[in-house]
Amino acid sequence: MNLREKYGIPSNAVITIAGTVGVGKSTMTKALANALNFRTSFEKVDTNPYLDKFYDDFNKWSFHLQIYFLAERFKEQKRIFEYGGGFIQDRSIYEDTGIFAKMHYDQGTMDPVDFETYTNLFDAMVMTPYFPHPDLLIYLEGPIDDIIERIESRGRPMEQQTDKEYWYEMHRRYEDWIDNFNACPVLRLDINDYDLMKNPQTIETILERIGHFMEQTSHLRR
Ligand SMILES: Nc1ncnc2c1ncn2[C@@H]1O[C@H](COP(=O)(O)OP(=O)(O)O)[C@@H](O)[C@H]1O
Ligand SMILES: Nc1ncnc2c1ncn2[C@H]1C[C@H](O)[C@@H](COP(=O)(O)O)O1
Repeated sequence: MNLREKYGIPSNAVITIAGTVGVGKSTMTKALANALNFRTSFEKVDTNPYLDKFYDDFNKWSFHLQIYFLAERFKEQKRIFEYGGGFIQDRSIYEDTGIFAKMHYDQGTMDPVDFETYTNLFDAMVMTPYFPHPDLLIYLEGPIDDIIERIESRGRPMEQQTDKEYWYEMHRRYEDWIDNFNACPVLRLDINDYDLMKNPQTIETILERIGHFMEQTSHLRR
């Protein structure tokens, strides 16, 4: 029996990993996909044509970047649907609007008209009965100072050069956002309770929690 069967995780499950920049989403996505033999859907950072420019000048590039991310994530959503599930997704589409676009709008680095245009587009594409929500959102959380250390050591210059207050503000917003999130069931994992780098076999403890949680919430799914 494989690990997916052992922990009763459906072969067509779609699990999305959410959490602030640097918290460990990509690492978790790879580990879970590997353990479950699922496909992955990653955010492509290296080929994003706006990300560097955005970190250089938020005002100028906020709208372009959000439209780009929305298009990319929507294409990924279509791919996941076409395969019939069995995916681990690195970051949810909900964070684009609930965290990033809103934060830049509130801080004055996204024009109000652009924000409204973006929000209308997002709602028309995503907040409809036709949009398939994930079966589970795994929310990774932890102390912001530990997360900033991870951002520093990962070494993307655009992020290293960003004022730390940006990461503090984002972290605060994530805490409020997840407390009010209800588009699908949420399993919260504290990054101090597992260490996939030092101890890769802890993935099994996480699979056990996922299986148990999915069984308990099966009545809420599509
Ligand atoms: N358990 C861990 N302990 C220490 N470092 C970690 C751990 N998990 C991830 N990292 C490191 O933290 C950095 C950010 O992780 P990553 O998975 O890229 O985060 P995200 O996708 O959320 O931005 C990477 O350099 C990664 O190797
Ligand atoms: N919607 C977004 N708006 C602005 N910036 C974003 C958005 N989604 C992702 N990002 C940035 C944040 C990071 O610099 C990279 C990759 O995110 P990560 O959390 O490391 O996977 O893209």
